[in-house]
Parts: sequence; C-alpha cells; structure tokens
Amino acid sequence: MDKLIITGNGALDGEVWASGAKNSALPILCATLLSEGPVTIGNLPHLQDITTTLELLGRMGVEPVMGEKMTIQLDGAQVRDCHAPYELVKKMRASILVLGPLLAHFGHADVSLPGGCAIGSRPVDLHIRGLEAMGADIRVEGGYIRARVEGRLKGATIFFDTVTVTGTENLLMAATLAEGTTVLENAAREPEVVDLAECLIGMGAKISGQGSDTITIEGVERLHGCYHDVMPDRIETGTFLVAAAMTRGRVKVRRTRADVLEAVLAKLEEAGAKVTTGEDWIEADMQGRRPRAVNLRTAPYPAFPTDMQAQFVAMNALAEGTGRVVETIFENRFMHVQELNRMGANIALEGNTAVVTGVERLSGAPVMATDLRASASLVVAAMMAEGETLVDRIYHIDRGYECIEEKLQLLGAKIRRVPG
Ligand SMILES: CC(=O)N[C@H]1[C@@H](OP(=O)(O)OP(=O)(O)OC[C@H]2O[C@@H](n3ccc(=O)[nH]c3=O)[C@H](O)[C@@H]2O)O[C@H](CO)[C@@H](O)[C@@H]1O
Ligand SMILES: C=C(OP(=O)(O)O)C(=O)O
Repeated sequence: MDKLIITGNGALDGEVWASGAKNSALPILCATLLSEGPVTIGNLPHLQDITTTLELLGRMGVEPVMGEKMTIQLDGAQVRDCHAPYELVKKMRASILVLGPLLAHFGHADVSLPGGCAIGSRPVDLHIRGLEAMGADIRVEGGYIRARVEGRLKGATIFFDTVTVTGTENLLMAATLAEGTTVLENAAREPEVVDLAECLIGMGAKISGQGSDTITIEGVERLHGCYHDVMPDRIETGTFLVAAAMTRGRVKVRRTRADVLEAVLAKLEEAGAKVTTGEDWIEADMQGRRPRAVNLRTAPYPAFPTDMQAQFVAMNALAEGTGRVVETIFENRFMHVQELNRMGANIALEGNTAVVTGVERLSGAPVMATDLRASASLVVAAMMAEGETLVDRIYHIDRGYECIEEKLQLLGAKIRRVPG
C-alpha cells in the first residue's frame, strides 16, 4: 500500500489546474449505457474510480476506445450483460448509478447493493422507490437489487423525502427513456447533476429544470451518441484553496469555475483570505496571515458541501479562535478528527458537531487515511505541521485526487509517495 510522506514547509505559493470532476464523470460514464451510439467524454480525470467504472462497463460488454487528449468513447449498444457484481460495487458506491440506465434501456438489471462505507450507512431506498413508481418490479435478494420492467418504464411524479444526489441522477437517467413525463421534486441541485443533464441532452434527452429542485423529463424512445466535456472538480479546487489558507500562502487554481463554489469561497473570505476570481480561475491569498476559525454547516447544494467539511476542520485546527462544524449529511463523517488530534489539534466531538479550537502548531505524526476527504484534510494539515507526517492507506485519496503529489509539489509542498 502506497504512503505519502509530507514535511511541513510553510506557505504554498503558485498555480495549479483543476481536473475533471469525479462526481460528474462517474454518472456520465454510467449514462453512456443509455446510448445507441458512441458517446465521447472529454476532461476525464485519471482516477482509480474511473478505472473501476470502466472495468464495470467492460464486464457488461462496453469496450472503451481511448481518443486524443484524455477522451474516451463508449457505446451502450454493446451491452450484453446487465449485471454489476459485488466485487466491483464494493470498491465504489457510484456503481449503483448503472441501475437506472440498464433498467431503462434493457428492461432488467442485477446490481449489487452498495452497503455503507466509513462515512455512513448510505441507503439507496429512494432510488428503488422511484424506479418502482415508474413501473419496475424490484426485489432485493442475496445482496442484489434485481429490477425488471415489462416494456418501457412509465413516467411518474416522484418526490424525494431527502435530497439525494445519486438518487436524483439514477432516476434522471432512467426517465430519459421512459414512456411519458417524469417530474422529480425536491431533486438535488448539485452542479454535477446539471452536468449529467447536459450530457443527456446532448444524447437527445428532453430535460428541463436541472439546477432547480424540480426536474422535468419527457421520455424519448432512444438516445444517441454525443461529445461531452466533464465539468471541473469543485471539491479538488476547494481543497487547493483551503491548503492556501491553512499555510498562509497563495494559490491560483486554473481551469475551474467560481460560480459553483460560492459557499466555500464565502467561508474562505470569512477566514481572512483575499479571494479573486476570473472566467476560469480562482485565487485565494492569505498574505501571510493566520486564518480565523469559521463556523459552518454542511447541507445540499447550494449550501456548504459535505465533501469540503474535513478540509475546513483541518484549517480551523490551526486557526485563531474556535469554529463549530456541523455535519448534516453523513452520520460518521468525522473520522479525520481523531487523526488530526494525534497531530496536536484540539477538536471535540459533540454529536454531529466538531468544536475546533485552533492551536498555535501541529506536529507531524503517522496518520491513517480513512476515507477520501478525510485523507485530503490530513494532507492539508501535514503541510503546516512541524516535522514529517506519514499518511497511510492513500488509496482513498487516489479515488478522488488526480496527481495529488505532483500538483502540491508545483505549489511548493514537500510531499512524496512511497510505494508500499
Ligand atoms: C446531498 C449531498 O450532500 N449529497 C452528497 C452525497 O451524495 P450521495 O449521492 O452519495 O448521497 P445522497 O445525496 O444520496 O445522500 C444524502 C442523504 O440522503 C440519505 N439517503 C440517500 C439516498 C436514499 O435512497 N436514502 C437516503 O436516506 C443519505 O443517507 C444521506 O443522508 O455524498 C457525495 C460524496 O460525499 C457528495 O458529493 C454529495 O454532495
Ligand atoms: C465520499 C465521496 O465519494 P463517494 O460517494 O464515491 O464515496 C466524495 O466524493 O467525497
């Protein structure tokens, strides 16, 4: 197992680029199962989760064709086996996103239940209820979701009890090939849902309202190929900007979007960063100042994203004052707290709230990555800790951050990978 070794080196300074968004690329790869022609996807990030998804689609019969400039072409017409096995689904929860497309296009799907993960129980009951409302017959047996439909799915009005990102994406994809109109109410407004909808529209789907909490889909009989570029990764972007704030430095992220990061940028400004933005870049400059601790509460978009919570806990750990960080999406997304405390942080957990009192210094220590963003928070903290930090189990970080050590080295960090 590879490890990262980081030596605290003070202020980051420089420019880096954002990769394509993992949480957009994964649903878009699954959406190609709906197509009857080649879909070409550009700006795909080079990540373990992408490799796992391509392996999953490959098992179904879809052979990726690699093109120039990191493009990949996939054709849903090649599908011959509508089955997502446990051994792949357990590696990556987003595999559940093949359920809606397979059922809508081929009338059946056997998809392993993803189960929970380190951050929470992560149920998929709303995906199943929505597909049932569209006429599917679904049984859960032997750890698998076995879904069948006679003819086409039927359009329906579906109200989500809770805002669910993958639930919205699964039903959005299923509805594109359903008979009649589907209305998704209390739908997720996340930019990655909008990116998926735009790709589906390119494939010939009739969708309106994406980005609002009511999405309307007029089903069509078939979808065709198209070209689509994956949007920039707002969470990777935010992680680099927090690293600037944490280290009292300056980081400019290029090839990104400021309009999808408003809640995060507002918190960086509250922490004392000078934030400037352009058409496709964002810069955070702390001008040597220590950050001020911020209070925040995670919630569905456009509120503060749960995927940035751990990184802000790390920043608060070295900030001036005390910040209260409330996690409302996942019941166990504070695994980084114990590891940060081992580095000298002063963080107390009170139910779903981390009370973070900033300390003057953190010290390097051997720590363990427990999930994707927890890992990112440890890396960010290590860059400002005294001495050396060894981050173990970094396969978590490789799921979501492309070339993490190369990009941080560009900014002046002392970080290297040690093969395990
Ligand atoms: C709303 C939200 O912030 N979603 C986050 C969630 O998306 P992801 O799609 O993984 O999770 P959901 O959005 O589906 O879950 C949101 C909430 O709804 C609940 N739920 C979900 C589906 C379901 O069928 N039943 C149910 O009860 C979950 O337990 C959770 O509390 O994790 C991703 C990875 O960290 C983040 O990128 C998303 O921003
Ligand atoms: C937890 C994450 O991803 P996943 O839903 O794939 O586990 C994330 O992107 O922060």
